[in-house]
Amino acid sequence: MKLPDAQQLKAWDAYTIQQEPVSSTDLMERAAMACTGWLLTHFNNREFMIFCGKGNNGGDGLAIARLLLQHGCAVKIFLPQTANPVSADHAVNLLRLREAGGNAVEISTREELPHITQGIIVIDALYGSGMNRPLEGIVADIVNHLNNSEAVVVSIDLPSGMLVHESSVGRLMVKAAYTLSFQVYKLCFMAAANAAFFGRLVVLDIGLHPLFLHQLDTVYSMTTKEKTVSLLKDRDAFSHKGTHGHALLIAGNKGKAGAAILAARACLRTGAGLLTVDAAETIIDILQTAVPEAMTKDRREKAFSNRFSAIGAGPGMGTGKEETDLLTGLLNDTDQPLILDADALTILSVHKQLLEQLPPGTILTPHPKEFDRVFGACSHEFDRWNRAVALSVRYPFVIVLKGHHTLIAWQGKGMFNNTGNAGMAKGGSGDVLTGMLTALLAQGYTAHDAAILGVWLHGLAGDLALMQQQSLESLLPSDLIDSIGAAFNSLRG
Ligand SMILES: NC(=O)C1=CN([C@@H]2O[C@H](COP(=O)(O)OP(=O)(O)OC[C@H]3O[C@@H](n4cnc5c(N)ncnc54)[C@H](OP(=O)(O)O)[C@@H]3O)[C@@H](O)[C@H]2O)[C@@H](O)CC1
Ligand SMILES: Nc1ncnc2c1ncn2[C@@H]1O[C@H](COP(=O)(O)OP(=O)(O)O)[C@@H](O)[C@H]1O
Ligand SMILES: [K+]
Repeated sequence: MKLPDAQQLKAWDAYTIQQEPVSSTDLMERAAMACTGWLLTHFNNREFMIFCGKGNNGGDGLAIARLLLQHGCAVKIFLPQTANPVSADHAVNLLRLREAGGNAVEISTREELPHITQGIIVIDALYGSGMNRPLEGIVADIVNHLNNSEAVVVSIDLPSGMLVHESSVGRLMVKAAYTLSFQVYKLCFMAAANAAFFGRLVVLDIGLHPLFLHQLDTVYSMTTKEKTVSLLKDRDAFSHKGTHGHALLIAGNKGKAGAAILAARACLRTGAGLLTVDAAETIIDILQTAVPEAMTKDRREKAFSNRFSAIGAGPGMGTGKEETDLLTGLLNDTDQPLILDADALTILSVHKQLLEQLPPGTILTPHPKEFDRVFGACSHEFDRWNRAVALSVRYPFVIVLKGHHTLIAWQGKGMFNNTGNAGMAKGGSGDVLTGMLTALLAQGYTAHDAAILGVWLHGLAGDLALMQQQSLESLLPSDLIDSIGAAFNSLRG
């Protein structure tokens, strides 16, 4: 699913109006009906206060106010007096509201701000995707007033003050409990820094023309289940272990045997035919006991063969001289599909010249701190995403920037993942991902396909483990591994 920016959203609106065809007022009515339906389902018999700006977001608010009144709800409507002009559809809906018996109160000073009692549902229809400068004056006063109240705030399309496609860090914006956004996800909803402001996100279908999105070129998109299913390969009934690749994991050191075990088990559960783990001598026995299906190689044996179909390096590997030499040697000698995670990324951050040696299609799986260590400090998430996408043009590798919505950057495009949950915020979840990605590469998936599919399956395994028996608190990375099978089955099912 593509993530359009503010201009593209406006163009989509115009395209729908022209191609469907539908009048802009009717399109606004559709949006308002979708919001009203949601509000009536979730907050029936409650009192509403609606704050409407002068643009089309305010127009939505006025239409919602009329529809709620027609359903017999108690609704108070407020119009902050600002210098910007009234949009045509705002004007139409103000008239319709008045004809329906609604009374909109103009407010221009702080003294006129209404008292917000507990239990009231506040609807924020001040600004949406047309917001183009910091909030000030009476609108800023309203937003502060709402944020200081205990009311449940529902924002229409976007929390007022939030930018669609840029960082809103440091800006004044509405703190919503719910955001009812139209048609598609937007980039701002991928940002952790915005999460406390948009609250629970609901995307409502308002029937914008699908062809526009189909033809649109966007830098950012979101992975869908359909996309992921289309990547999944069948497992040949006549296959044997050699058919599914021989994976090598360079993982585990003293005190970090667990990282190697998690990665190894995840790798095998994701379908690799054979697995060898290169580990520090001190943990070899532990590994052999914990993962009997895997073969091991003592790290002191320097020689590497080219028999591996894919190599994943980093989980609990260590960052000493031995590991640095090993990684440097590997990059000199191999052009096998490669994944670098954790300690391998730390080594990369110290020896940045190695970046130039990564074979095309290498997958890097940094979390934000690791990303900044390798590629320089970023001031906010949008900066980091844009940098990851720019780097994916400069270098032939795939960057898997981990987070709630993990970003997969490849050849100038960024795709956000949409599975996974906060139960996965626990040491070891990333090791599981590395094992899974290594297995997919070993089975012949391209780096980009492996990243999309692996990250989706990893998050889905987390979601399924939650549904089966775990909670956000109790979920363990090992539970992810136990649910990999269910995740594959759910994709195929
Ligand atoms: N497909 C769709 O997208 C659909 C969209 N729909 C709805 O339309 C909304 C977008 O409407 P919109 O373009 O009228 O923009 P909106 O956010 O209401 O306000 C912009 C106005 O405010 C002004 N202004 C801006 N910033 C300001 C500030 N800080 N402080 C003060 N003023 C400020 C700016 O004025 P100017 O820059 O000219 O001074 C402009 O007049 C969208 O979010 C959704 O709710 C649905 O109805 C149907 C389908
Ligand atoms: N709140 C969350 N929502 C979804 N996924 C998450 C969340 N927190 C962590 N994850 C996932 O868990 C993994 C954590 O990776 P990482 O930080 O490298 O952990 P570790 O190095 O301890 O194994 C990533 O794949 C990340 O996307
Ligand atoms: K809004």
